[in-house]
Amino acid sequence: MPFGYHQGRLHCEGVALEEIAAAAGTPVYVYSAGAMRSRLHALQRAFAGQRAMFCYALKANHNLAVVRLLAGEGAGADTVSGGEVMRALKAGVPPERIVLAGVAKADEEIRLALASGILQLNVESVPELRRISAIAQAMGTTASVAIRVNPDVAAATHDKISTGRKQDKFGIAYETAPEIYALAASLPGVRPEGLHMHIGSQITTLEPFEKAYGRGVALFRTLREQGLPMRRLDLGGGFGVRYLHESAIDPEALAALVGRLTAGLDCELLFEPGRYLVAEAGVLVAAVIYVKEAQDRRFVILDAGMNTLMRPALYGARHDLLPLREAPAGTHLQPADVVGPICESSDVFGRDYHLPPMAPGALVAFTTAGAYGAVMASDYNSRPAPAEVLVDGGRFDVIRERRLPEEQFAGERIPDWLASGAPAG
Ligand SMILES: Cc1ncc(COP(=O)(O)O)c(C=O)c1O
Ligand SMILES: N[C@@H](CCCC[NH3+])C(=O)O
Repeated sequence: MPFGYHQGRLHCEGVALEEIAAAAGTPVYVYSAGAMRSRLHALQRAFAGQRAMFCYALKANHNLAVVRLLAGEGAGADTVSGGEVMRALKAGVPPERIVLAGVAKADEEIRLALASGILQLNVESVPELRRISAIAQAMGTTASVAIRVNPDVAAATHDKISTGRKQDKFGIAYETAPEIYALAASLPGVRPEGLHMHIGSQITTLEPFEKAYGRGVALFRTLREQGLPMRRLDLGGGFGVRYLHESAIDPEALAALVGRLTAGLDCELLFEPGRYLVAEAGVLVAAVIYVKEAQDRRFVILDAGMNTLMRPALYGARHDLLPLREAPAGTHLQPADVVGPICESSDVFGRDYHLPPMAPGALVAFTTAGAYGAVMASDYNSRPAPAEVLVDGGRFDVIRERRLPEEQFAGERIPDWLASGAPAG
């Protein structure tokens, strides 16, 4: 656990979060470098006997420092846009460790991927396959592609983060794969040598993986028998973490499962973990603005809201909440609804948190906020996105400045024809 109380104050790797909040302001995301490294190392250790590479899914947290940290420990990058390819490259991920997925790759994104020499494009549809073929041919190159296959497996997770069922928009139907691989083999400019699948996110049991991976391996063997040059099996990410009571996926158990399913297959394995590497390594620190006693409820109103951490409003997700000052033993905890400042009734982090008495200015931390937190923040209600801080063995650095309110106008323009007229009064 990278976060814990020491002398009554919540700390991260030896640094009091109060000190970070004073330096960076609130709301602020705080990440433990050690926790990110140890998650990656646990996966690398568990899969040491298999030819596996871990391509960190940038979408979980794309801060350049975070990507650099993981790349420095041997991670590759799973990207879903030209922007993410650029980030991965800028953070120092070697192109031969970058894969690009996404259902809507535009021509310039395909060109960027090919020009950068990335490892693999994960293809999501036949029209996209043809487009990649044409662009690669025009560029005089050959794209190494994996086709994303939808195994029609329910991932036992939130409906909105399931990606491998028939009704989901991702990949091609399992049954059509042999035909589409044959098409790929016949097209110039593409070399179909990988198979990709990803069934969803925050999956905390192995069963859905076992089902999907089993289908993937069977198809991989069929395609080889069909004569395709298959060499890479990309099994996606989705490894679940602890928010409240669940347990994170156990890397050893996962590795044992994969080892059993792929025995004798002789291929490279790719995984695309995002959340697993960074979620529990991060907290969101926020300040109490007001405590409001309403009819029959107590509202603790924070300076962070759904614009800062969107997961509760979007998925009904619940993050644990810790006061930065530990409540003395015997403190009477009271139920409170913890809400943000945004003018939306859904701007609620959760009802009935049991909290010690809180005064304006008190600081709190939402746990398991390192993934899909800062990346999904917006400046809705003209509340600028928060700062991010990385802590490593007793030192900390701001890795993303908080945008100041006066900086929010960047890129906006009042056209001359509007500016010249005086506002009607
Ligand atoms: C193709 C793909 N790979 C990897 C991920 C990362 O997922 P997670 O953060 O759950 O590991 C996602 C997101 O669900 C994804 O769509
Ligand atoms: N944004 C989601 C995860 C989406 C995974 C990407 N396909 C979350 O916060 O849980």
